Amino acid sequence: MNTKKKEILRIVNLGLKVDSKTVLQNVNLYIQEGETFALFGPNGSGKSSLLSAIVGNPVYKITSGRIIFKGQDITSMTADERVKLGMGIAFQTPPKVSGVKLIDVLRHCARIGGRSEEDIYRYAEMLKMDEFLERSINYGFSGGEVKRSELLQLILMNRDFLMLDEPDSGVDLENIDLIGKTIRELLERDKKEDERKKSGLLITHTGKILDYVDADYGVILYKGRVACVGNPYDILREVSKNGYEGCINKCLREFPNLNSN
Ligand SMILES: Nc1ncnc2c1ncn2[C@@H]1O[C@H](COP(=O)(O)OP(=O)(O)OP(=O)(O)O)[C@@H](O)[C@H]1O
Repeated sequence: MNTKKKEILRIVNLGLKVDSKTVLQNVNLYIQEGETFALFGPNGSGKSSLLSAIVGNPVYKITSGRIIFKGQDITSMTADERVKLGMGIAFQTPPKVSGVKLIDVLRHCARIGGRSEEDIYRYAEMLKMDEFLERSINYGFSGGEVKRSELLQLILMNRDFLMLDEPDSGVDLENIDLIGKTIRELLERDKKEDERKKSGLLITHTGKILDYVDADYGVILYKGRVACVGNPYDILREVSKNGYEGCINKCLREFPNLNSN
């Protein structure tokens, strides 16, 4: 039996600028089919910028390196082309658009994902968003409602590489259960390891989402660089105890060649 996993995402020596500010330097990341990564790091360390670069937001200018997705160099591709290849993203703070109803955006997502009108209503009910369908997207939505709306769009898009930017922030205790279990299912975490086809990259500060989604690896971004890769639960514990620098120093003692390419 061939047990070799397929490569999903390979980021090689990525450098990134926004305006004239360098936000990422020499970032390397390798994700295989079925794997879920948790991305940690202090505020402003470049986590959301990395996700924006992967999905092809043109505001973020790639200054060096390459992004390979499912074996194809996507560094110069548009966001639409990348989504067609199979990636999807739930943003931390998506735009509010007056006059564009949530249902219209969901129909667009469902077309991308080959989902039916019936699916839209079924998943909207599941995520308790059925009463929001006729409202302008994100307009006056609470923090938790924005998260459920983003997740609903992601489900309907039916992609196989999912990026979620802080899906657990600002979510109350009841809704974190709903969101956590939904993401767990989306990333097929209940399937056997070698049967999982979905891969993920989740940004989290508190690690709350990791009570539901048993990520395979944790990565710390620090000052725009990958500073530590390891067990996500060990990283969380170490950061809580000794802060980011303490955790990174420990990681470097254990893996002194982490940043040599
Ligand atoms: N569109 C933008 N315009 C100007 N500066 C930006 C933009 N996006 C990101 N930055 C800057 O890039 C740096 C990294 O920001 P980013 O949002 O990626 O950090 P983060 O690690 O996701 O932070 P947080 O945990 O606070 O969400 C910050 O200094 C931020 O101010």
